[in-house]
Amino acid sequence: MGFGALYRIYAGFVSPPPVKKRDDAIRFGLLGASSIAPIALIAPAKAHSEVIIAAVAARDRTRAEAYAKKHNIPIVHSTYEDLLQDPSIDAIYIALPNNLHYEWALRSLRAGKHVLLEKPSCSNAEEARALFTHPLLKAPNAPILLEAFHYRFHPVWQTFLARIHDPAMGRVKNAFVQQYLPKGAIPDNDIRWRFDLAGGAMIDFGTYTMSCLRQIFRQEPSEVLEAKYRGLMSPPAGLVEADQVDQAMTARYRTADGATGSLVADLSASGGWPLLPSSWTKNLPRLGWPKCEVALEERVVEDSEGQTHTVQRNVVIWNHLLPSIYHRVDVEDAHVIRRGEQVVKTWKESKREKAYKWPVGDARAGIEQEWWTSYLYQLHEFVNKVKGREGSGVWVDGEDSIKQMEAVDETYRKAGLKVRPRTAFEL
Ligand SMILES: NC(=O)C1=CN([C@@H]2O[C@H](COP(=O)(O)OP(=O)(O)OC[C@H]3O[C@@H](n4cnc5c(N)ncnc54)[C@H](OP(=O)(O)O)[C@@H]3O)[C@@H](O)[C@H]2O)C=CC1
Ligand SMILES: O=C1OC[C@@H](O)[C@H](O)[C@H]1O
Repeated sequence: MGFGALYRIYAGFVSPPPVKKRDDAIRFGLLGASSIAPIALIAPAKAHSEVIIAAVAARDRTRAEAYAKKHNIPIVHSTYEDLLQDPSIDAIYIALPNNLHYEWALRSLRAGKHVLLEKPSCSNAEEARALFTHPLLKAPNAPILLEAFHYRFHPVWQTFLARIHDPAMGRVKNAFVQQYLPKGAIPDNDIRWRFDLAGGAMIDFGTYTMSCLRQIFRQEPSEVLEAKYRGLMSPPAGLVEADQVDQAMTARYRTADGATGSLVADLSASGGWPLLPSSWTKNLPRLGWPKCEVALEERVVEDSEGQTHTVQRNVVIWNHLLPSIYHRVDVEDAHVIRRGEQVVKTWKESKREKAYKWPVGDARAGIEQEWWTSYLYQLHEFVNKVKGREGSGVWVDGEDSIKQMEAVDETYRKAGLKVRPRTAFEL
């Protein structure tokens, strides 16, 4: 990793250059003193002239006060509901355990606040349907609700999609998405290991892999061909339905038009070290970039005078999850010229692409910088939507979020695990 990456980490995550705030900036309140908010919203907000992190509420006021002091948040509320009733707050960031997303998103919308809702949007598809089709979202001047699939907003993800959905190329034939967190990264008492909090690898980390596959396919997987999970090795005593919690999930899918795809999402990965025997490394934490690999169908590009020219494209994106640190898109086009059945000539064209910003001349290019994190790109689009501006066109709509949860639920069913339970809250 070079100096460029170090600078992008520093400017994007550690100390974004502060900007002067506008008078009409959107004032955010945070529900919960969560671990992810500093990365996903507090740091990006520093660099956005139209966002102010104005308030936080935690279950324990002392904890909220300490968090507010650390992150320079001016207002502290003693309860989540108090924060929602604060008229000075325009938008709510929900980074609560997954089982609370549905309830607090609805409560926030009822209070007239815009909502940036962490992924997964809900515990299951039933909740997602009830949330994203709720009358509160259909009223005139309804608040904005966004499931925070931040990686989709980064230019490199859009570049990757453009390479695989290139009209000059064949359709998607096969895709593979992998994401590993090294063993030991998630503590034993984490919300991700709690079935009652809608935890588990598939609904947490796996929701990204599923979202990637769905965008690669540009359609829903019509069938889960196989889903296998690895359960918790030694669940801490007292965990409710610990046998329903997946530490890792691998699954295979097929679409209606015959494309296939698979995913691996592992929250506690070990082994798999290159060059060393697996017996040496099987208990060591596994490191590895998140990546998506896509193979397109071979396509005839020219057919004349008894000769056919075909091209078959493979594309890999490295590190779709935290692309501002480092990423790469590898595109390889394999060309073949045939006369009848006979191969006359073959060659390959390869390129490696980066897209920390929108390309020069692209209508989406503007004030963005190379160090912008996917979270900052996402925040810009959220603000654009709230302010009624066109923006980059990247968005995650409610129908998408519902379909996403349906695919997660189906994967759990196929694996023989319970769909995460619906909460009792109604509105
Ligand atoms: N976009 C991204 O990159 C990431 C998204 N996430 C998502 O964000 C959400 C929060 O994750 P993360 O920040 O890692 O989690 P944390 O455990 O750090 O934060 C969760 C917050 O939820 C509150 N909470 C309310 N009820 C409970 C409860 N019963 N048990 C535990 N906490 C409770 C706590 O707030 P209080 O302060 O009030 O006690 C806590 O601060 C998850 O939905 C996760 O999927 C997580 C990591 C990365
Ligand atoms: O980005 C992420 O990385 C780690 C996961 O457990 C987390 O929930 C996810 O959002």
